[in-house]
This record gives sequence, C-alpha cells and structure tokens, in this order.
Amino acid sequence: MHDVPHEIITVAQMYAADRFAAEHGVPTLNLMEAAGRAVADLVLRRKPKPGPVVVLCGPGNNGGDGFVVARLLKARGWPVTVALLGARDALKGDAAINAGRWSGETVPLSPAALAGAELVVDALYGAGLSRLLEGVARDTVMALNNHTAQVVAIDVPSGLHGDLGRAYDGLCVAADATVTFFRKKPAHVLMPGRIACGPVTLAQIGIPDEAIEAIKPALFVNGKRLWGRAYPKPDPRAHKYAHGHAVVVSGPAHATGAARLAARGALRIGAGLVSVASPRAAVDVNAKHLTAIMVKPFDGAEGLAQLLSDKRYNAVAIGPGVGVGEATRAMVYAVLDSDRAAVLDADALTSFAGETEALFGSALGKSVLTPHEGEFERLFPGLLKSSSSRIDAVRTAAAQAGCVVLLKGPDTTVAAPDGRVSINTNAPPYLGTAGSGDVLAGFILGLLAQHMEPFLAASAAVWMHGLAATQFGPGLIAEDLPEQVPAILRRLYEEI
Ligand SMILES: NC(=O)C1=CN([C@@H]2O[C@H](COP(=O)(O)OP(=O)(O)OC[C@H]3O[C@@H](n4cnc5c(N)ncnc54)[C@H](OP(=O)(O)O)[C@@H]3O)[C@@H](O)[C@H]2O)[C@@H](O)CC1
Ligand SMILES: Nc1ncnc2c1ncn2[C@@H]1O[C@H](COP(=O)(O)OP(=O)(O)O)[C@@H](O)[C@H]1O
Ligand SMILES: [K+]
Repeated sequence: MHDVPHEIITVAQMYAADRFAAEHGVPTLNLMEAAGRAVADLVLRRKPKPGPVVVLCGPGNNGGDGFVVARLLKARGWPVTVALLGARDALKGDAAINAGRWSGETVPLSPAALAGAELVVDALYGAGLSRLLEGVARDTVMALNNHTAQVVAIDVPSGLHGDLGRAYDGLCVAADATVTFFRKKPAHVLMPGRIACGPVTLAQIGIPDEAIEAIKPALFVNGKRLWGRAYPKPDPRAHKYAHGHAVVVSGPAHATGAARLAARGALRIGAGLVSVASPRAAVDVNAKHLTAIMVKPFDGAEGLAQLLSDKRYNAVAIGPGVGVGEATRAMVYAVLDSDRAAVLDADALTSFAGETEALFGSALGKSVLTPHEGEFERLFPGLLKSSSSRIDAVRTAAAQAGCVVLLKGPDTTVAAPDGRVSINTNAPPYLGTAGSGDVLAGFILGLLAQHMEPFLAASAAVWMHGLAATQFGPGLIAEDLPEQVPAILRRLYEEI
C-alpha cells in the first residue's frame, strides 16, 4: 500500500526539494539526467518501435531535461530532432551543459518543426511558468494540439501552471502522458489540469525522501496512504454499539428517499446501527422501505433534540431531502447542540445562504460540510472565484467555518481547519447521478460513527465512493453505490 507517495508539493516546495538535494550532496545535473532518463523510459514503453521524435525544448531546466531525452533516444537509434525556443547560447547551468552534450539536429521552434513527428516530447516549460504562452511557443502549442503525434510532457504540459491546475488563458499542451518528478504538483490532480496531463508517471530522480520531512506538505492525493492507518478494522472483541449508531434525518413524507440512500450508505460502510429519524408524518413510508435500518419518529427541532439526548447515537447526518428554511435551520442547531459528529449536506447548507455568520459561530468542530459548487457559493459567496485555486478556496472555507469542508466534483477537495487538504482523483463522470451525493453523506456518516476523525473520514468516504462507482461502471444509479462496498472492504482490509 505504501508504494506511491501521496504528498503533493507546490512549485515553491519543488524548488525547496531541489535545494535540499543540492545541500545534501546530490548534484542538480544528476537530477536532470535521471529526470530525462525517466522520460525516455516512458517514451520507450509507449512507443516500442522507433519513429521520428521531435523534442520541444524551452529556455529553462525543463528544456534541459528535453536535451537529455533527445540524447538518450538518439543513442537507441531513434531519429530525433530538437526544436529549440530561443538561442542555444542563452541556455544556462545544467540546461546549457545538456545542450552541449546534444550532437543531433537542432531547429528553431516553430509549428513547421512538428512535420512528420510520430511522437513529441514537450519540454518547453515546467510547473513554474507563471504567465501565458506567447509568440512562437503559443503558435507551436496550438499546432501541436491539432497534430496526430502522441505527446509526452515533461513535468507538466507546457502552459499549465503547477499550482493553479490551469493555464492562465486556457491554452496549454494537451498531453497523452506526463512524467513528473519526486512528488506530484497540484496541476496533476486538479481539473482541468488533470485532463491536460493524461496519465501521470511519478519518477524518483535522487531527491532524498527526507526532503519531504523538511517541506512538510499539507496537501495529499486522496487514497489509502492518507487514511489507511486510521480506517476502522474488524475487531473480534467489538459488538454493534462499538461500531457506532448513526442517525440520518429524513425529510417530509414526499421527500424521504434521500435520507434512506444515506442511511444505506452508512450501514454498508460499517456503522453498527443506523436509524432514520423520521417526521411522524413520514414514518409510514420510511418504515415500508426499511428493514435493517430502524425508524425513530420525531417532530420538529425540539423532538430531534430530545431524540438525540440518547447518548448512543454518536453521529448524525442532516440535509438530503429535508427542505430549505427556518425549520431546517432549527434542526441543524439541534444537531450541533447535541455535540455529535455531524454531516451537514444539501438543504442543511442551502438553508444558511446569507446567514452563515450564525452557523459558523456555532459548535461546528465535529462536523463535515459537503457542498457541491452551487452550495459552496451560497455558503462562501465569491470565494471560489477570488481564490487562486480550488485548494485555496476550500482551505479558506474550512478555516472560516472551523470544520472540515468537502467540495464535490470530479476533483473533490477536502480541507481541515488545520490546513490539511486531500484531492480525490478516482471518481468517474457517471457519479453525476441523482442521489449519489446522498450516499456520500452516508458513507462519511458511517465512518464518523466508527470514530474516524472528520478529515480522514471524509477523505476515505470520497475515495470509497469513487471506487464504488468505478467498480460498478456505466449505468450506475445511486442505489448501486452502497452495494459495491462489501467487495471494496474485503480488499481494503487486506491492504491496510
Ligand atoms: N526537483 C525537480 O522537480 C527537478 C526539475 N527539473 C526540471 O526543471 C524544471 C524547472 O525548471 P525552471 O525553473 O528552469 O523552469 P522552466 O519552466 O524550465 O523555465 C523557466 C523559464 O521560463 C520563463 N519564465 C517562466 N515564468 C516566467 C515569468 N513569470 N516571467 C518571465 N519568465 C518566465 C523564463 O524564460 P524566458 O521565457 O524569459 O526566456 C525562464 O527562464 C522542471 O519543470 C523540470 O522539468 C529537473 O531538471 C531536475 C529536478
Ligand atoms: N464529472 C464528475 N466526475 C466525477 N464525480 C462527479 C462528477 N460530477 C459529479 N460527481 C460526484 O457526484 C456526486 C454528486 O453529488 P450531489 O451534487 O450532491 O448530487 P445529489 O444531490 O443528487 O446526490 C458528488 O460526489 C460529486 O463529486
Ligand atoms: K513541459
């Protein structure tokens, strides 16, 4: 389980890792050689039969890596041309050294340089490019994106900003594969960068792992490495109450399905007991559809508070199907006053649009807020737009709310108030189906009930949710998600 590092480093941290290596006796020229070799290896794996290759080399160290790739492929007998941006004698340091070691054909960068290429190595710019592509680099990238050659990008597709996960004006190389070094950067996991990268290969090039301890990244690819150790495992001594008693608050009689989806998710993911707290008028319909899950009648916020006074209920989810307005706000306060671990989703969030001050002022510490982008905008107006990236936006939101915030989407981002952030990459597009968010709320609830801390519970639930959808495949509807959990758990217990 511990093979692929899960830390994500920013561009500034990448330069810090470089410096750390240099200070610990690893020459940067060796790093560049190893980087180039890793890229050449990937090229050979993707295209075992030699064919015309064009390496687009930029003015910095990314271009330096490109010269290494060109040399290594040429040494294997491949026909290689370097298309260089700028003058060769303008190159500096390690890049200049590797340009000096290149004895093959070099032409000026231009769209015409792509003619006849079967594979293009993109070594124009790395993750640090902090402006848009201009001039001949821009023209060449536009031509490349309409070319039939497969494209392998070094570090990031050129034009994509490593921290932001997008290009300044939307234009960057569309790669078929990307090789990056030491650790992934945000651009490899955030949308739309993740699509521009294609599959990302992470290569270790000699930067000592201790650099990570010095850098202390707070950003992680969501996966077992992040939360596996904290994941609840079967304990032969435990009884059902040891696995927690989760409660999902149901909506009125005409809107009960969402709560049942969440409840089923919580039960499948291992909560010992699950109850649907149901308004009395909805008890019949809930009871008709539930078996292992219990139904607990209540009326209004006071009734909910009374119900939750039973200390055995240790985690509560509210929001799916409950309706927007004052009655829901009152129930949310009842949940928060009960001091239980809580998931606030859907209508429980929208009910506080324009009234977040009171919500953020209450005891949210044990809660997880699970907005999609629309709900996020209602709770944190303008924050997504004004933040440099989704990571910054969700981190700020978590600090503001004082609890874990999970922003849903193809790159679901979970942030804790202490600054930790996870980004999920395993969710398929067919998760965008009615009710799948309700099941996610249930998964989080079930893990909270099993005493997992909110940031890790939310991250683990998102990963399980993505895997459940992938495993089921196309045609997925929300009801299918909980039923995938047993097979996932069987494998997970063996791996963690
Ligand atoms: N530890 C690792 O991961 C290792 C990483 N390595 C590699 O190094 C790469 C990073 O190299 P890097 O720092 O030289 O950056 P890179 O993009 O090649 O070019 C910089 C050039 O871009 C320009 N320029 C950019 N922004 C600008 C701005 N705002 N304002 C003005 N100009 C700006 C400017 O040139 P100009 O356009 O002005 O001519 C500048 O010279 C990394 O991606 C990886 O491939 C490996 O070799 C080994 C270990
Ligand atoms: N294109 C996509 N790729 C991956 N996951 C997606 C995509 N679109 C939506 N999802 C996921 O589907 C779920 C939808 O949740 P939500 O918007 O709350 O819907 P609902 O309220 O119908 O349950 C979220 O987990 C979200 O991350
Ligand atoms: K590049």
